[in-house]
Amino acid sequence: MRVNKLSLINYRNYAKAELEFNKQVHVFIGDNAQGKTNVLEAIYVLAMAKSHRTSKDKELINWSEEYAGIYGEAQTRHNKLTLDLRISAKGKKVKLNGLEQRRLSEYVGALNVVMFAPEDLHLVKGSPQGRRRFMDMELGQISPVYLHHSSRYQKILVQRNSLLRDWHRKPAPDMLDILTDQLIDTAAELIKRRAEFLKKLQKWAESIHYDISRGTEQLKLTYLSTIEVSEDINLSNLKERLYTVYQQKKEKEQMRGTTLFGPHREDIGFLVNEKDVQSFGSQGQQRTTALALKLAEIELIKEEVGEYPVLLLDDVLSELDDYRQSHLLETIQQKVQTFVTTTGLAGVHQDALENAEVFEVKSGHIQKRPNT
Ligand SMILES: Nc1ncnc2c1ncn2[C@@H]1O[C@H](COP(=O)(O)OP(=O)(O)OP(=O)(O)O)[C@@H](O)[C@H]1O
Repeated sequence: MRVNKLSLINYRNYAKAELEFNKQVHVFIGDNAQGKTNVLEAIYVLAMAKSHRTSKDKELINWSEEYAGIYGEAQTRHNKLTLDLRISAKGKKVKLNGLEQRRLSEYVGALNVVMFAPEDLHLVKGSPQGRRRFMDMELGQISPVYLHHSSRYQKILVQRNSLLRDWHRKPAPDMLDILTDQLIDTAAELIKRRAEFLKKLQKWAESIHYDISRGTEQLKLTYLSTIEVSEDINLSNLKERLYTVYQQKKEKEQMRGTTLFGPHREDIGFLVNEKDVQSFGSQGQQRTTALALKLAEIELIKEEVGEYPVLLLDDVLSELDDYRQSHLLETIQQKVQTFVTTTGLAGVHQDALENAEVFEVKSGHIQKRPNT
């Protein structure tokens, strides 16, 4: 997959930008706060209809304007795609090949991207919320069904939480039973898909981590669920187990006034050589794990959709040592269209720049560097 053209209107600090991409690697270079991440974010938003760094779409609109637009032309192995996204105070509108899509689940997934940003280096040690977001975003782009269940789960959760919040004043046991049943149905779908996703990701991540650690470390990913998720993941077993949990913990939830169990509280566990990396891993091991996860994600998307996604590397190259950079570059060589941001070329592996197109970014203006 590749992005051939990108146009921005009123996007963050860009009044207008029109870019064409002709190479495999594109480097955006500039000082801090000039708009480098904003371009990568725009490509991410174009693909995912969501930013990787804010949940408030309004922030993407230039401060002095009423709306923002991102337009892109992409090429998959079968088709040419046009993607068009507009954000205003009224919300978001998306068009795929000129046709407006009423559901985001029909839009997301047409263009696949993987973003690797500095905050991903904290994926292992950071909050469980970050790891749930990682699963949700990645699964969302390879499975429209997951996206559907995920938004349904959120809606039911909001209703259930509001019921529990008012429990002392206004208990409603029948309504709670109805919402619990609905929650269980979608929760089981999410748990099943997340556990399967991690199993597949594990296959890639384990061998990549093994290579990066020069054969000394074995990485294992586990889905830390509210309930036991056995080897063969069966939907009706999951529902039964969830039912038991909600029955047993009913009073606790009523007392606390919120939903205490379910996919919104679950997590990923990382073991290296059987030891928990979150608690015992060195910073280097956590970096290797984060890199292995991202590279595994690229391979998993290839396996699921049949071609490599577009890779967005936001200021991470200089965060990785030479050996880890080489590993990353080996993976992307010739096969993954890559967009990189950096404040300077020092610390960036020479191989990354070979055959790369370099763009200079200054105060919301982008200029292609001649002879690249
Ligand atoms: N909605 C917005 N409207 C106008 N300008 C914005 C908006 N949001 C962010 N900016 C501006 O965008 C700039 C930040 O851009 P960006 O995050 O892309 O920086 P960067 O070039 O990647 O820098 P760094 O190397 O520090 O990460 C800042 O000057 C900020 O004021």
